[in-house]
Parts: sequence; structure tokens; C-alpha cells
Amino acid sequence: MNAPEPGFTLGPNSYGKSGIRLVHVDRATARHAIRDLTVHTALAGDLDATHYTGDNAGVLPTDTQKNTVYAFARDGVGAPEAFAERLARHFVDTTPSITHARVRVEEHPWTRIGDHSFARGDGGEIRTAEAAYDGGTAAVTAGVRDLLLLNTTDSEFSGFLADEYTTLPETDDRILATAVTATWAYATVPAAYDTAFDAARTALAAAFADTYSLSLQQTLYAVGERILKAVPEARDVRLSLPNRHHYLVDLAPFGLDNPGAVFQAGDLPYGLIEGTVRREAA
Ligand SMILES: O=c1[nH]c(=O)c2[nH]c(=O)[nH]c2[nH]1
Repeated sequence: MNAPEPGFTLGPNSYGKSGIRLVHVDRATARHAIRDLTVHTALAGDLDATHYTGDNAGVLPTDTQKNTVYAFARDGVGAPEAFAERLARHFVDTTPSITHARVRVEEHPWTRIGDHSFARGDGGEIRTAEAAYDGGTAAVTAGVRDLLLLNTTDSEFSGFLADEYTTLPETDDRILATAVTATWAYATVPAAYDTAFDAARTALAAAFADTYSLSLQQTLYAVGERILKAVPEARDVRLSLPNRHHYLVDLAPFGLDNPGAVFQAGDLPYGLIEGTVRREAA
């Protein structure tokens, strides 16, 4: 029955609910706590039938997946990594047709300004977590996205390769700015995901701030290494660092000098520096 026409076959596929917005309020004490999350589920398994013939007997509706996320939040979500793993395990362990689940959780951070009051900055920094589960051990990653960082000095870029198309002047002092996407994979489960996240986040920002940078590539490596030192359970760190160029504006036409004071914040194009820093086997 559910055979495809000769000459065609179904390739890798998954389905789930994206953008499940969930805010949990913990009212255990008068000092409330909130978790503001966006959850994405993706399931895969024995789903040939629905693709070939529309037989949905093995399809757990994406609406049900969304409902499950809300129901699981009833008694608290905890760390986003743990919430992602709890959901991923549930979908695989209770649904015969589903063999793989990938649950991504984005946490939108609020800063406390009172016992039941919170403020959100406009930086848009997001904490990310993902659990992938196939019935064995869950693979858990954590990270950040859109973490905006900027150094006003201690950044140079010179000594680079020059060919007939090179016009970039060397600089011994520039603004270094980026919007960090970082993801670290856990080889073992840390004692507390929230504590491990805080350690990684602190290490990331500190490494960016106190590394005298000769290239964004060098900064990338320094950041990755610092995260691995701060979080022993992390196996590797992937970093994606857009180079948010700041161009010194030429004020000479107005009879003014510009001693590193006035910059044009660049938009497109931008450099994109990406890499993984790994822990080497001992
Ligand atoms: O830190 C940098 N790395 C580069 O590879 C590069 N290329 C470029 O034009 N500017 C920069 N800056």
C-alpha cells in the first residue's frame, strides 16, 4: 500500500509546531518569577503513510504538540534545556510512530525591577536551548542569540593578505561590534543548567571585553575557549559573529578632525566570522 510511484521516494522529513509562545508565572512566593519562552517542536519517525497517501494514523497533530507544551508547563518549566528534554522524551517515549524529537526553546530574558515587576531591554538577546532525543540519550545544547557586544578600542586589523582588489586600510584602533550567536553542546549533564548557562554567558562577555583583538577570528577563539573553561560539561562551542562594521566618518570637508569620535554604523554587507572551538581529548 503506501508505496510511492516508481522513481520517487520520500527523503528526510519532520513536522512540528513552531513559535509556541509561553509565559509561566511562578507564584510560589510573593516574589514571583517568570519564564518567557518560545518553543519549537519537530518530530520524525514512521511517517511515510501520511506523505504518500494521507493516512494520518501515525501523525500526532502539531496542535497536540502545542497543547502538550502548555500542559507540561503547568507545574513550572525550569531551565529551558530541561524543559526541552522533558518534552522531547515524552513525544518519542509515548508515540509509537515517532522515533526522533527535536525541541528548541528560546527564552526572552526579563530583568527584575520588583517582586512582581520586570523590564525587557531592547537588545533582543535570547537564550537558546535544544534537546534532540531518539530513544537513547538526549543531546542537549544551550546558547545565546543576538547578544550585542561592542568594544570602543583594543581592536586592530592589519597584516592581512593584499591583492589587486584590496583597498581596506590597516587599522590599529577600531570599534569591534558583533551580535553573538553561540551554541555549546553538553557532553554530560551539568548540576544545574541555569548555573552553567550563567557561567558560560559571563565567560563569553568577559572574554569579548578583555581580549585585545587583532581579528574577530582571534576574538572568536578566545570566547569559545573561555566558555569551555567555565563550563567543564561543554564539549564544544559554535560561534557565529557578524562583524558590525563602524566606519570613521570623514569630517575634513567640514574643517573638522575625527579622533575616533564619529562613526557610521554599517549595515550591509557585513563580515561573518564563524567557527567551532572544541575540547581536545586528553
Ligand atoms: O576581524 C576581521 N577579520 C576579517 O577577516 C576581516 N576582513 C575585513 O575586511 N575586516 C575584518 N576584520
